Amino acid sequence: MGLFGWRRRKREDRRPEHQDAAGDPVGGAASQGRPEPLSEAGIREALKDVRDPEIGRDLVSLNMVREVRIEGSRVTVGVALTTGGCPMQHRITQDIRDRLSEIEGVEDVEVDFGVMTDRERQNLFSTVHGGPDELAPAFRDESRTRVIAVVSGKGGVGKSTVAVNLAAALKSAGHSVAILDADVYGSSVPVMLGSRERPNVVEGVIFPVEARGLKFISMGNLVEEGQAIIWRAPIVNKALTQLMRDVYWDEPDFVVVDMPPGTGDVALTIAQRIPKAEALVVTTPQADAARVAVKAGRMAVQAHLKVIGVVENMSYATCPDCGKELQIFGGDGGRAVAGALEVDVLGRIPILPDASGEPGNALYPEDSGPGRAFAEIAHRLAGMKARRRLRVL
Ligand SMILES: Nc1ncnc2c1ncn2[C@@H]1O[C@H](COP(=O)(O)OP(=O)(O)OP(=O)(O)O)[C@@H](O)[C@H]1O
Repeated sequence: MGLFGWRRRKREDRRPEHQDAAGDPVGGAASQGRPEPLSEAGIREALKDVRDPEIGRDLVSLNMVREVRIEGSRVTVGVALTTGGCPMQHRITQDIRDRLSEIEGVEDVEVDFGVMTDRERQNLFSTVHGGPDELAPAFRDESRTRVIAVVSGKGGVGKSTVAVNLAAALKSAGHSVAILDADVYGSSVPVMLGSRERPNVVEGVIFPVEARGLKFISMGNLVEEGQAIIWRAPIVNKALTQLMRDVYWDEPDFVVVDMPPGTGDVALTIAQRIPKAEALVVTTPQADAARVAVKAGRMAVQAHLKVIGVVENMSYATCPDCGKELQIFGGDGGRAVAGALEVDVLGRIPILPDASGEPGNALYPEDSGPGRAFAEIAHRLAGMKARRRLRVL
């Protein structure tokens, strides 16, 4: 019996029906301009285009493709999953079907699932994730991933709104992105993206949840809904350290971190653990918000993070009749903060309530005022040189 319960057929039996014993097409199909016969090597090559949705790498290099069987125009692929109840089975099946049906001669695709042994699973995760005491690969200095910590002084200025919309804009611009919601006490990313799904945890590795095309992890996905988090600082730091170490992000182009407001412990923990992180400061136009945003920016500098710019949120509303900017909140907070921190204002986001118009979706449409502003910020940010620096001890 094969790994997945089917009888392993002899090599000759696995030949496509239209091949002879030498493997040549029966009747000289190739010489008559007919399609090349299907081959196991060809199918495996095509399967290199199919990725495990959680790990983000192809099924072949992860050693998940265990059998390829060809019977005429019918192809059966045996896939070893990391866990029996893997929630990604449906998507993997669909992706395999979509890819293989592009091959001439394939009419029917079957996917048989099996499960890796404990040893295979451990090997897989130590290969993709590194040792247990390390930071997740994306956060290490040598990784190409840029970590953008979105900070604000005051709560309620739209820091989380900026974090998720910036991530979405970076994704639309073709970058791979993930979000770490480090706002432990007031996590709002799951609400903004409309998913409190529990993450899949395998061998101690936590796989981010995906919603609206964005991968993210948040305390909101790890604790019961409505449960208030009343943790003392050491516990919070422990939880955060776990999120920085045990979540499997792969190595996306960007990880956007939604930081808690203010200048507290969490920000210091992130700064110490991920010295390559770059801080993006969010403020509103009002003077009091700007004053504390400067404090948050200075704290980031003190913690040796590089401040890359300022986003002024809720800058203005657009008059529906004349299209002019209405300075509802007055002030010039963005420019004041940027001046104090000696960086640029990377963008000004207009006021537009009801981001998408649907509950559980705080992403602004790309053709809205905020959507365009976020696209511009993403463009400017992606054009900046990635930070490479040594850890300050
Ligand atoms: N540009 C905008 N136009 C209109 N409403 C906005 C805008 N930006 C944010 N909001 C709204 O303001 C409120 C606060 O936003 P958000 O939760 O992003 O702020 P925050 O700074 O992350 O808050 P907290 O400190 O609670 O984490 C939300 O209801 C959000 O929908």
